[in-house]
Amino acid sequence: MAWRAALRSKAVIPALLSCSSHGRLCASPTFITQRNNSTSPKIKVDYDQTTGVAVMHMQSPPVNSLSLDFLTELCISLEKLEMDKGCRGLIITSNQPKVFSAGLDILEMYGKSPEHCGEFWKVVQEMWLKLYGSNMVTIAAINGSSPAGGCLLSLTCDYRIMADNPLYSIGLNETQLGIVAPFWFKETMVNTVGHRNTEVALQLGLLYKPAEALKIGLVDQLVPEDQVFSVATQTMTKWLTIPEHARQITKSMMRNPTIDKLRTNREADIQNFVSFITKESIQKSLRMYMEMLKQRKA
Ligand SMILES: CCC/C=C/C(=O)SCCNC(=O)CCNC(=O)[C@H](O)C(C)(C)COP(=O)([O-])OP(=O)([O-])OC[C@H]1O[C@@H](n2cnc3c(N)ncnc32)[C@H](O)[C@@H]1OP(=O)([O-])[O-]
Repeated sequence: MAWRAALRSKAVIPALLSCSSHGRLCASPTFITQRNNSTSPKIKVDYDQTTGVAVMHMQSPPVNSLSLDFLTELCISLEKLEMDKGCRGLIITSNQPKVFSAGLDILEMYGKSPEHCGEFWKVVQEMWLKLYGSNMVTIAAINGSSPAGGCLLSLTCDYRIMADNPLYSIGLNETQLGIVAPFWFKETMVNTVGHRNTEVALQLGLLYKPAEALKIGLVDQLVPEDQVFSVATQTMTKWLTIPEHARQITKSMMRNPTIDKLRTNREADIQNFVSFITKESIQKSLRMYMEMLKQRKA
């Protein structure tokens, strides 16, 4: 598994890690993860040991698309934070202007071998399993557009705060690309906004403006753009006052049925994805969608 291999390798900067007196892995207040083949990290993590809150800044230009490398870094960072029992909260936000995340990197699914698509899908699953099942309180500070996989990323969090900017949108728009969100994308959405809203949203591939997203419960709160991060920090403080163990068990109780379904069907889910995405007709849809993106830009 790519992310595990990276974790075992020297990809994580060891000098930035230290061990606590309890023998637990402990991250220094600020650390970054880096892959050997990447000059600039795609994710920057600031971890404040005094508050027990880490902030994950996505910084992969231009649009924080979730590539294999990006997701591998994300999983490594998450694993490190999760192993540090002092880290109780995680805020995820973007350092890119106007975009939280553009979702899965389409180039990882277009013109690639079945083996590559399978490896990519495995790390997409891993990201979701780690975030949706995290023991930490997780808050998405959504400071830009967040389509498809970007929306999924935010849906894995416990709470979503979005910039009240009508230029931004959020939603699972997969059908607009001619592709199908798998059952665990769908269930994450159902668990958040209910069956009927999901049925309509997924079939039509709807992207919601912030006000509409708030109305259906896709996000929990809208705030002026320059306050997204400060409100996320205040919200985190509130969530961290709840007794840890009770909150974690409650979270597991709510989410484990969905998580277990993927855990027990991971290989079949990968096979489904690979045979679907490598179909000629689906590849054609992806190509047309990418051309549309380029034309829109021109
Ligand atoms: C079963 C599978 C489930 C799938 C789940 C998914 O997530 S599927 C994913 C579904 N995702 C979507 O449908 C989102 C598609 N993206 C968007 O709608 C917009 O990019 C935006 C609103 C995120 C930002 O608007 P903006 O005006 O700020 O930026 P811009 O539009 O000018 O783009 C800048 C450059 O980035 C490129 N690029 C963009 N996205 C992707 C990507 N995902 N990947 C790769 N590349 C991407 C874009 O082509 C352009 O490249 P160029 O020409 O410079 O070489």
